[in-house]
Amino acid sequence: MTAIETETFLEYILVEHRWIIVMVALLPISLIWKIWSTLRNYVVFKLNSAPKMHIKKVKEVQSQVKAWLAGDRSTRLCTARPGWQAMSFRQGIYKKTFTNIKVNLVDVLEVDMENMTVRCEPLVTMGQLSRTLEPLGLALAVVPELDQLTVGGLVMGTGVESSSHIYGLFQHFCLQYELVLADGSVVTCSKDENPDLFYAVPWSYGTLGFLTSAVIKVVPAKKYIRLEYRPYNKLSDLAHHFVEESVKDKPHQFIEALLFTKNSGVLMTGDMVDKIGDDGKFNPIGKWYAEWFFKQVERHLTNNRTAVEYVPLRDYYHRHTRSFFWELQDIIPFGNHPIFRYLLGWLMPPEVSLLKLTQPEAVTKLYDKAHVIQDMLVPVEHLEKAINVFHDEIEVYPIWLCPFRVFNHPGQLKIKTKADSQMFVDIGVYGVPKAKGYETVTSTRRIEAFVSKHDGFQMLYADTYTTLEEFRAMFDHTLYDKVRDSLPYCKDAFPEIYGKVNRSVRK
Ligand SMILES: Cc1cc2nc3c(=O)[nH]c(=O)nc-3n(C[C@H](O)[C@H](O)[C@H](O)COP(=O)(O)OP(=O)(O)OC[C@H]3O[C@@H](n4cnc5c(N)ncnc54)[C@H](O)[C@@H]3O)c2cc1C
Ligand SMILES: NC(=O)C1=CN([C@@H]2O[C@H](COP(=O)(O)OP(=O)(O)OC[C@H]3O[C@@H](n4cnc5c(N)ncnc54)[C@H](OP(=O)(O)O)[C@@H]3O)[C@@H](O)[C@H]2O)C=CC1
Ligand SMILES: CC(C)=CCC[C@@H](C)[C@H]1CC[C@H]2C3=C(CC[C@]12C)[C@@]1(C)CC[C@H](O)C[C@@H]1CC3
Repeated sequence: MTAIETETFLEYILVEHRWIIVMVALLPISLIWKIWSTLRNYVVFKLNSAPKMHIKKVKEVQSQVKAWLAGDRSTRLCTARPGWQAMSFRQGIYKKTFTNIKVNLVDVLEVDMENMTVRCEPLVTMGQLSRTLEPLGLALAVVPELDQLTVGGLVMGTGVESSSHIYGLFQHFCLQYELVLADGSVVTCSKDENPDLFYAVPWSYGTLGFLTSAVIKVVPAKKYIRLEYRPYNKLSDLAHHFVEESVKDKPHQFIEALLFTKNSGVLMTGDMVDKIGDDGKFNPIGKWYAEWFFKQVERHLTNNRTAVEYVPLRDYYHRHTRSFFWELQDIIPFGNHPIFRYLLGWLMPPEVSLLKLTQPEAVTKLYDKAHVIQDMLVPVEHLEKAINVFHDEIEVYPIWLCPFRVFNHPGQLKIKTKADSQMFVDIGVYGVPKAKGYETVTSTRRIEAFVSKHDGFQMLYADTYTTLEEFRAMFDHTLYDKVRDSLPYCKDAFPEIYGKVNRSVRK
């Protein structure tokens, strides 16, 4: 075999049989990583050192910013969290050229049972938080999937899940932020204190300052979710019931839908309950041997009748984590096979960060060419039209549908109504496009134009192909620009949002 033939062969194995690397190396390393981080969190809590250490850790962030301030300020600032650890497919190229500020704040600081809030440092993950809150009978108002999403990333970006039709996006139930600004000062902001900064932080992608803690609203939690599955075989029927359920006066606590073809899908509505009723069976969907959730949902479509199940609370919150929605089937095609699940299911899923770290160039190229990872947010009345456009342009199934409320707050998400909120739907498209004529840039740009024209938004963890002008038309920069103008050194320290999320600064 020549060197070229060996390289081609290796590339073929890495692309077509990535599961070999994942099983032999990534799953065992992921397990070690999980054990280490669980032990570390446990020790920190037992020593009760986290709250006391917070002020010292914030001072360390301040002193790094002040050191930059005292220098020639020829570079800009970003967090030192490596791109491969972040929960998006891409990595920021700017991490290599900007001054990296270490914001290693990983702890849950305080659970305030009286005011129903939790104060967290930015690297606290959703998995860690739901584990901490559950024994107290509490939960975040919205728990964004996946487990490894961080408070910092969700505050600076956004978070959405199946209770967002009631509570809104992650920013809507955050009550206070503590930030280190570009002049090295520490400020707190809330709707009453520094409100401009408070409303400009969400969707700012770390371009106003470094988040060091956030106070987040929690809600009472019960042990189970009573989950009702309703299959539909006509898009207009599904869309009609989806909208009806989302906007009604007393909605179910959780709503989502999965579309399996353009005309068929399952609408799921859920409510917290303390006891398992006799109208459905108990289904611990988070157990290592359980079938992947989206596959279970698909069965309700095949059965074609309404069904009820009782699901443990945390299993529900993290229902799409074990299969990364349906993305893991491309990496481990037999991952949902009963033999695999019973023997090795407990090792799943591999860490997203390790998958990113070990991703071969050939896989990146393949994903660039023929893989979509996008969440488009459109006013819910355009749902049916949007699905038709997505079908024509991309044709990827399943599609995730999640209703959410955007409150009429100042900031980057401006809604076109005088009412105090507007209902949107997140259309999540993850997979290999089957539409004829699909071409990554032109097809995505057409979808982006559709979303913008219909007063929608694009989630920025995904690839955006908009120009700066188009981006500024999608997101209202009025308050954001005002805040950047008013904060000392802010424009020297941080680029605009577009400067951190556009396709050319990510690889
Ligand atoms: C700051 C804080 C204050 C709390 N106050 C109370 C209280 O007043 N009364 C009460 O009854 N319970 C309180 N709890 C929750 C209670 O301690 C939980 O039952 C606890 O997390 C379970 O501990 P465990 O020994 O079973 O560990 P595990 O069950 O292994 O821990 C649960 C998980 O919680 C996370 N976790 C726990 N502590 C921390 C931490 N300090 N930093 C980061 N992650 C962490 C970790 O991810 C860990 O894996 C509090 C928890 C925290 C974090
Ligand atoms: N269910 C959901 O809602 C899902 C949401 N997502 C998206 O994933 C992203 C979150 O992923 P995650 O890995 O947690 O975050 P990332 O590390 O991807 O961070 C996202 C952005 O927030 C900035 N940021 C993070 N922490 C801080 C901080 N302490 N101070 C200042 N800026 C900060 C980062 O800045 P920098 O570049 O300087 O590091 C980056 O620009 C969000 O964009 C979210 O919308 C993804 C999947 C599901
Ligand atoms: C619910 C919302 C709003 C978004 C869900 C997005 C996820 C489906 C993606 C977020 C990060 C993505 C990554 C991958 C698949 C899709 C996501 C989980 C990979 C695992 C795909 C394979 C690559 O080699 C690594 C990717 C890491 C990020």
